[in-house]
Amino acid sequence: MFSRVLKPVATVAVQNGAKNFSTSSELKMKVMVAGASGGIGQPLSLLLKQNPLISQLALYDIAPVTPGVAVDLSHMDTPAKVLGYKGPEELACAVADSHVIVVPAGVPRKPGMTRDDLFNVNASIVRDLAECVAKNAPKAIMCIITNPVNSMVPIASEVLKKNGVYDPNRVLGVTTLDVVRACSFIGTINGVDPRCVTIPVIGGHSGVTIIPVLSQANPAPKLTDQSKIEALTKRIQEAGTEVVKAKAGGGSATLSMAWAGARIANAVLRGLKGEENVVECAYVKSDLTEAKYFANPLCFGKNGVAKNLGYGKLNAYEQQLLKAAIPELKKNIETGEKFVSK
Ligand SMILES: NC(=O)c1ccc[n+]([C@@H]2O[C@H](COP(=O)([O-])OP(=O)(O)OC[C@H]3O[C@@H](n4cnc5c(N)ncnc54)[C@H](O)[C@@H]3O)[C@@H](O)[C@H]2O)c1
Ligand SMILES: O=C(O)C[C@H](O)C(=O)O
Repeated sequence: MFSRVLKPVATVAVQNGAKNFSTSSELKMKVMVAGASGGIGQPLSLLLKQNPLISQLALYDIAPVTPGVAVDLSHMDTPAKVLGYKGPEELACAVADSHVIVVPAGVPRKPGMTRDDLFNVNASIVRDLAECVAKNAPKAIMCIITNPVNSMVPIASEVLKKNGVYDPNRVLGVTTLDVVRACSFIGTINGVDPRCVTIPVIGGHSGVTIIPVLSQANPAPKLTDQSKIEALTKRIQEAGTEVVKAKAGGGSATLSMAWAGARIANAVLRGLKGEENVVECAYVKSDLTEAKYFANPLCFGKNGVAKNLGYGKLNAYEQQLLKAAIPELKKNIETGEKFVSK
């Protein structure tokens, strides 16, 4: 059910309404990475440069090394054309005509910090990027990696709303790493290739808001008792902190996040291209629960999210997890919305 990175390219042409989109039989897609010189940005760009669906890769960052990162990647013998853009004066050109904008711009955690501790620095970064997207690529699909994701998606959404260009099907919070981790851990437990594992991870992207729906995992994890299910759930919820601790002050997950970012970008691109039944989890505007934004499986299409697939049946333990997640999600969402309205 879940899509994988670098699945064969569909050849259906699409016209999705943004200016300067190709009308030829082969849609040429531009992907922009905001924060391209960072710990996530560089390996993510390396993976995207290998994606045959991408004809142009725009690398944007405030870091001086950015033009160099672009030159370096441009020497790879794959078709995507790579261009580097450095600093706010070049942001509009980087953004213009993008089909997909992936955002890992912002500061990561250090040991002892929560994702919410990043809010003060990262909120204005995401707000300013969304402002530029609203003006220069209003039809682009934004995939927001920057933490805290639960609050950053409402910020970008409110900015797009203020500019009169908000489409809830085009703003995603990237929760793919939670799915990737769940598949990896279940693969190890069951002694199977993790690429064969599917599982929805729903809710949001921090602590108790991360809800791996283990009862819907395929194959089911080979765990004998409830305490082991609960321990696996905790491990998935706290996997980001596991990496932050292991890196001991050197940042948070970057390589696995780049892998996960390339996977969600590929799903979005395949949908834009006209491929059907492309499913991934992401955090989007939602009316499934009391929280205004919620992550669960989505089907991607020519205009971003084509269908919200809901979260199916939860067992009693998972319902308890959902109950604990909702107040935290609501609080995170309100924090994001207030930041834009003040
Ligand atoms: N959603 C997830 O699952 C997930 C996973 C891992 C990390 N993250 C988050 O991703 C973010 C980036 O993490 P990282 O490890 O790559 O950090 P990093 O510090 O290595 O890289 C961040 C990059 O953003 C750039 N940047 C800062 N301000 C910018 C701006 N205004 N415009 C453009 N670029 C800007 C920096 O110059 C830097 O190159 C963090 O907020 C982190 O918490 C999210
Ligand atoms: O844990 C973090 O701060 C980074 C990211 O959200 C993760 O889950 O790895």
